[in-house]
Parts: sequence; C-alpha cells; structure tokens
Amino acid sequence: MGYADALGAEEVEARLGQLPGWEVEEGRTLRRTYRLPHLPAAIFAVHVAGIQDELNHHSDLTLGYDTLAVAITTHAAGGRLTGKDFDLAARIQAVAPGHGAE
Ligand SMILES: C[C@H](O)[C@H](O)[C@H]1CNC2=NC(N)=NC(=O)C2=N1
Repeated sequence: MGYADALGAEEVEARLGQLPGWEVEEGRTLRRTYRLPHLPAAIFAVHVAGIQDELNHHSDLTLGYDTLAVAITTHAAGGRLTGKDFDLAARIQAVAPGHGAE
C-alpha cells in the first residue's frame, strides 16, 4: 500500500485516537476548529501554511476573528483520508499550543 492510498476505517479510527479535538466527517475529511483567545489566529494560519508547503500537503483553512478551522483530505486519493492527512494534522497539533490555540 502506498503512502497516499486511502486508509481503511480501522486505521482512520486508530489514527484519530492520537489527535484529541479532531473529528472525521463522513469518513473523508479530518477537521478541527481551533480557538485563539489571546494571540492572532492569522499568525497561526501562516505557520500552518508553511508546514503545508514543507510537507507538500494542504488543508482548507478558514480564518475567523479568533478561530482557525482546518479541514484536511487527500485530493489525489479522490477526497479520501490518507496517512498524509494525519501527518499534517499531527504537525499542526504540535505547534498549536505555542500559538495559544485550543
Ligand atoms: C503536485 C502536488 O504534489 C499535489 O498537487 C499535492 C499538493 N497538495 C495536496 N494536498 C492535498 N490535501 N491533497 C493532494 O492531493 C495534494 N496534492
């Protein structure tokens, strides 16, 4: 199985278990909305954008007044979930506390 092949339901659940606060929508999209009450959400968005370019894997980001909503799927897998989606989410999750994102 290649790295960008769609994951099975069991593997999706296992990997989701490592990402508190994230949810899977319709088995196809990995989502989390962060709230940033103290620091600018836009700075967090720029940091996320840099990680995405480094990984060459990109989410849809929605910037709000004090929120950043992240939605991740793999277009090359027909909009299904792959290991790349979970790896990106884990990288975002790792830097979120430094931005006061909760
Ligand atoms: C050519 C380049 O590798 C592709 O377009 C990449 C870029 N970022 C991507 N991001 C996501 N989420 N899915 C993709 O299939 C994808 N493909």
